[in-house]
Amino acid sequence: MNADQLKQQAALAALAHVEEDSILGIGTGSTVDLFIDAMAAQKLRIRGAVSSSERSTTRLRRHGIDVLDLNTAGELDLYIDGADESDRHRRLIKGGGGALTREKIVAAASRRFICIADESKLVNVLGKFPLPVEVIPMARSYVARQLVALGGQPVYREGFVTDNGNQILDVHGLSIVDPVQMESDLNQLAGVVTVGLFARRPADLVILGSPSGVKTF
Ligand SMILES: O=C[C@H](O)[C@H](O)[C@H](O)COP(=O)(O)O
Repeated sequence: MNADQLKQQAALAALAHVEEDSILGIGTGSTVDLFIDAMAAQKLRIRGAVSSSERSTTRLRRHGIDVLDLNTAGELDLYIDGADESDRHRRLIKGGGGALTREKIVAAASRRFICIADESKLVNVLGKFPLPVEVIPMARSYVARQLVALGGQPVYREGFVTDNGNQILDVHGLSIVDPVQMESDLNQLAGVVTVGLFARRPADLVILGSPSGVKTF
């Protein structure tokens, strides 16, 4: 099975958790794209979705799914999103597609967070995937120096601008043994908008597609 088939497997398994007439939070990425398409194909009736990116908004609308403003939607029933890495405690690295800030907001505003991915995303220690950090543009070099002092090697994601008009530093070389502490520490740096670590609010359930079937934890 190829990676897309494994992602598809996880996306389909997540559909079973969607309740009729609920309001969903929708993440971003290739796995979420498959989830949106599967939800539309199965004609699941939901009240609407709060989207974490322009990319997902376009896809939801193309399927005729109502995209709601988080300010009026209130607390969301369920958030579905992919990840770049997950450890066994369901702590995640996200932001490979640059949507981390809105993803973190929508995850925080949701009662339940289900992460869908293929099994290659499961790691023992987070940090092999470069950690995305969204920064206010004028703070980029300052934040980069602080990240070096903390032992990372930040790389500017050149030519990329987030949906919020900010920039991304991808931090290589981190072995994130205490993700909760690192998320707090990096959040404190002036100029950091969002750190792509989802450890203080981990997923409630991770669904992984694998050649031997779906794995959940
Ligand atoms: O900013 C992007 C998101 O955090 C994605 O959830 C993450 O990059 C995983 O994407 P994919 O499902 O394409 O592997």
